[in-house]
Amino acid sequence: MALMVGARVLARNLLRPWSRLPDAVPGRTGPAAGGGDGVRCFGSPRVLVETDPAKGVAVIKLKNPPVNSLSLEVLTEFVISLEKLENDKTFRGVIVTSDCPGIFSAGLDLTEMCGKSQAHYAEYWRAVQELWLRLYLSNLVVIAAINGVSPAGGCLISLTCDYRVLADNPKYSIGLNETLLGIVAPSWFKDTLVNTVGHRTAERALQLGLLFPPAEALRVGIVDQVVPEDQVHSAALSVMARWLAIPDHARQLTKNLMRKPTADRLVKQRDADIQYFLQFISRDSIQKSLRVYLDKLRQKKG
Ligand SMILES: CC/C=C\CC/C=C/CC(=O)SCCNC(=O)CCNC(=O)[C@H](O)C(C)(C)COP(=O)(O)OP(=O)(O)OC[C@H]1O[C@@H](n2cnc3c(N)ncnc32)[C@H](O)[C@@H]1OP(=O)(O)O
Repeated sequence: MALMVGARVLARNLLRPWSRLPDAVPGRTGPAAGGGDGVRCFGSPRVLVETDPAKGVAVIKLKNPPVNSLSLEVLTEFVISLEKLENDKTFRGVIVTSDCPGIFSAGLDLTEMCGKSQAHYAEYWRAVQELWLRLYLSNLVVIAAINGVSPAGGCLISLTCDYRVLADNPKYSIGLNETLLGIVAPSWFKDTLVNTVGHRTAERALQLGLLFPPAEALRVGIVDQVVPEDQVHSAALSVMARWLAIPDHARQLTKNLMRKPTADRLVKQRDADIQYFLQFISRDSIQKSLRVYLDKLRQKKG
């Protein structure tokens, strides 16, 4: 059953033709990608894609309220949208951002990892791997416009990008906080962080589950730029222009040179990584930690 969900999402989206606003995403109009008339949109309800063919740039906006958790559907739709952009030679760059105010992404969807079947966990983990691989090795220039808090899986998405712009708001912390939940960031999450901030900073951040506020995030290099909140998108567009000034083939080969060894480590042992995840997540103690954490989040309001 669980295996069919991804396939259903895939089929529904592959059949969806490129289309123009407001038909594709009812209720959304205007030059959201900053390109005026040329802006075209496609995507799915949870992963909006606004494209500016004249500039060769697209914006992927995550829209899975309330917290942009990365459910199986979001992961699947994200991969499909990315693949469409990769396959269309019009596009050379993509900005990844959020449509949920104040939240870039709350990370992996904890409800997908709690109280579900082994088959579901396996399908979910494969989808997490797939998104990471696609983003990490994308031929496009990928820039994160981080306009909200970005823990764990949200941070991972940012780390796969070529450049990170974070909005300057003390609430918008970013980091791999898995240990705070009583779980462990997998080796490829760890590798992505080490490749960004270096071994010592990564070791300390991972063990303590640190979530860095903007100034600290910039200091340790987990983000590349911190800008006033209303300038995140324009700053990302400026950075994009600089990266797009480099010839694609040279930049892509260099990116591949830097990243492929890390990606290959996962590719070579994808099934083993899934088995490890299954064993880990199915432990009673881990399920209990996740339930306690989810309950705490839910009770916060009450
Ligand atoms: C071998 C490897 C094994 C395992 C590796 C597994 C790796 C996991 C990586 C991850 O990404 S785990 C997820 C880590 N995420 C977090 O720790 C973030 C948790 N969320 C928050 O801290 C807060 O929700 C927020 C700061 C993002 C937003 O705060 P606020 O605006 O106050 O919203 P609420 O806290 O009230 O949340 C609203 C609603 O959303 C639910 N929710 C929050 N986060 C998640 C999540 N990650 N997955 C699923 N659901 C989430 C929360 O429970 C609330 O639900 P209600 O039913 O009460 O509405």
